[in-house]
Amino acid sequence: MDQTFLMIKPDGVQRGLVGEIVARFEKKGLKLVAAKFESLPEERVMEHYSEHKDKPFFPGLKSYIMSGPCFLMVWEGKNVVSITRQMIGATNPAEALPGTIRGDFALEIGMNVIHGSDSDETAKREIAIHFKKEEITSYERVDEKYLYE
Ligand SMILES: Nc1ncnc2c1ncn2[C@@H]1O[C@@H]2COP(=O)(O)O[C@H]2[C@H]1O
Repeated sequence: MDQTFLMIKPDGVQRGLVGEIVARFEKKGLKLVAAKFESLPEERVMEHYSEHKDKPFFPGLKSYIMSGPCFLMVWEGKNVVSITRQMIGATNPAEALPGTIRGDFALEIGMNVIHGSDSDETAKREIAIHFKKEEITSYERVDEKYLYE
């Protein structure tokens, strides 16, 4: 089954949004298969955001991500990457539609509450950066027979 990496950033944690955000994905029918609450070490932030390391906003992004604990998750479900990206909304909250997480809970690009992998390939890479294989569970949700045809 498809998997993705989602991370509630320090602003989402500090603003008490973890439960609300997790509830949205759970109610959609997606399955939480790993989760941990963690202050990210610098080397992991560098690895995760390596494609942005030369961008002008990188120093600000790095200090924001390291400013407090994050809530890291692996979610599973059919088409989970595209579904969660739609539910999260545009990277810039000013462009995110109402009903999306960033559209409902954020104002500025530098404080956009949550990260979600943008492709299956990125998801595999990001899951491997943040989780050991044994931290990811495998189980059936009882409602799966009413979620999948
Ligand atoms: N122009 C920008 N200014 C500040 N932060 C940015 C900018 N563009 C992207 N980002 C941040 O870089 C992150 C890269 O992926 P995320 O989905 O985690 O969310 C993005 C934003 O938090």
